[in-house]
Amino acid sequence: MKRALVSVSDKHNLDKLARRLHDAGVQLISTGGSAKFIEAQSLPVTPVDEVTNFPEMLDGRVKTLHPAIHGGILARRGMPEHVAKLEEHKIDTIDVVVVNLYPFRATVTNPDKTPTWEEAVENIDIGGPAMIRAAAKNHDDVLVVVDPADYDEVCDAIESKSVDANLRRRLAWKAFQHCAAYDASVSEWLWDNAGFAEPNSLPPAAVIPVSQSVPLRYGENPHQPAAFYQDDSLRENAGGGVARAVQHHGKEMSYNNYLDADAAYSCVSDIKEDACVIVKHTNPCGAAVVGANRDLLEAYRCAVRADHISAFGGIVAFNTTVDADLAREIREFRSPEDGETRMFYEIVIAPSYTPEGLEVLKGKSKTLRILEAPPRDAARLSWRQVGGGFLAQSADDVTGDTASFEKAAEATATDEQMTDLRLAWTIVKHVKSNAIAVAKDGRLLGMGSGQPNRVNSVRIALEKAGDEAKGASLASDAFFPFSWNDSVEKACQAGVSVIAHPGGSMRDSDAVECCDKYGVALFTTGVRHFKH
Ligand SMILES: NC(=O)c1ncn([C@@H]2O[C@H](COP(=O)(O)O)[C@@H](O)[C@H]2O)c1NC=O
Repeated sequence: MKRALVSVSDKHNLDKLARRLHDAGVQLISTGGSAKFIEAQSLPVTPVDEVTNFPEMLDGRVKTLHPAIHGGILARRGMPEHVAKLEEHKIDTIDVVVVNLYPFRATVTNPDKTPTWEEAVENIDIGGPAMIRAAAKNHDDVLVVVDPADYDEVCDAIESKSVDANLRRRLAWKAFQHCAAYDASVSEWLWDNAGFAEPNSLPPAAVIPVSQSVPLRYGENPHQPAAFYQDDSLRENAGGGVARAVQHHGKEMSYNNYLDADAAYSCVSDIKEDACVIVKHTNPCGAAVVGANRDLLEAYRCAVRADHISAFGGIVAFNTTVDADLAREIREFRSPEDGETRMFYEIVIAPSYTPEGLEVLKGKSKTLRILEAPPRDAARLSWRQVGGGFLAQSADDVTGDTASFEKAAEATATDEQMTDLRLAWTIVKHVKSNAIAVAKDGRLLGMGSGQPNRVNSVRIALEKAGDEAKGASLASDAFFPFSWNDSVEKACQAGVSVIAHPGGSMRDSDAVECCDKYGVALFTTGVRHFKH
């Protein structure tokens, strides 16, 4: 290892790297800012323009784009013709390339300053990727280092003269990954900002950079290897949710924990009032909001009581701060089943905890995962994998508070019943289809999820609601294909006072007539909430 070219925007740990390379007898060549930094460590460094015999120009757009650099990187040392060509043009080989790129992503996602178009464009690195790609291609002869986290390992290998093919190829892989993620950000930014694409239109092609942030013990089942990958696209930068959660306590997160925590947090984030939602296997089985006669402690209790059997082992989510009183309640609350067994949960997730609240909650059990997550941003593109491809759609951003409810039958609903209907509508959006949610007094009474026929979902939801269904509001994620002696009539017979569905069935009029017969208020939203 004779010569190293160092050109880095992120100067983190550059002092240590430069010193170790120098001490190992490696000559340092460097671009403007990096050279200055190395010089300031009192280390010898050759400016790149002395190698190229050409000044850096065009405001840094051309610094290293020169045959003296790229020839030195790309020449194959084992090929006599390549070696002869270098000699003919008096070019020296470059054996180590240490480059990281202009901070394009940080520039365009800076929350404090939106860059001008020119500022963003000037942060698109050209010379850096060219060198990274050249060095990565010629990895048999050149070490390419793009991540300061690799400096120590690379220096160790150089010092002990143990640079092997494995290290070279691993670094080359990382280098191309680095460039690919970088280009993905640039193209995403152009699509969103260049003005040629319709707002919210779907791009005809996409590259989504992801990085493994958590290795998981296994996937849905123990025989499936798995990992959690964080979405590094620009749109996700401020997206919040479980990927950005801090885990304060408890056992490591599992694959299913991520799915369930995301489901619970998405649902509770959609509720306007302070609320608690409990999820089991991605479906909300309990929910309640804070109201005139109910504080957050009571909302939590109501959410458990909605279906305490399902809540046991579930995920408890809040859209507001968990304080010490609430934490104590979560820690001590006994199962309504026997009044003795303390409720057990996999996860508690909330946007914040008071310091005391966090300490109290930690005392619940060693295993309880306590997550603090920034609120979930619903206005995203969602992707889903199917065999051979991905389905993309804009996220379902309609909730009970934004949907409009058109009166479709004679009976009217009270303000309270309409509030409950809105809550049921928000919750039903998060329940697997066919989905039915029944709510009263600001709490979920029962839900039916994932049944291949709607009437069974209605039956299950009403069964859970029991006698309390009387006067309740019921939401259906999609229209009722049948009403008489079917979903609508069963709801009416159970005493439900208000029903909402999207409408659009051939037999919508049956639903109206049925509700009129029982004096039940019926509303259509024109919006459907299938969740498959
Ligand atoms: N134009 C070039 O020839 C060129 N060569 C290297 N760079 C970049 O310049 C940056 C380092 O600059 P400096 O050493 O001046 O701080 C690195 O991020 C590197 O990727 C270049 N800049 C951008 O394209």
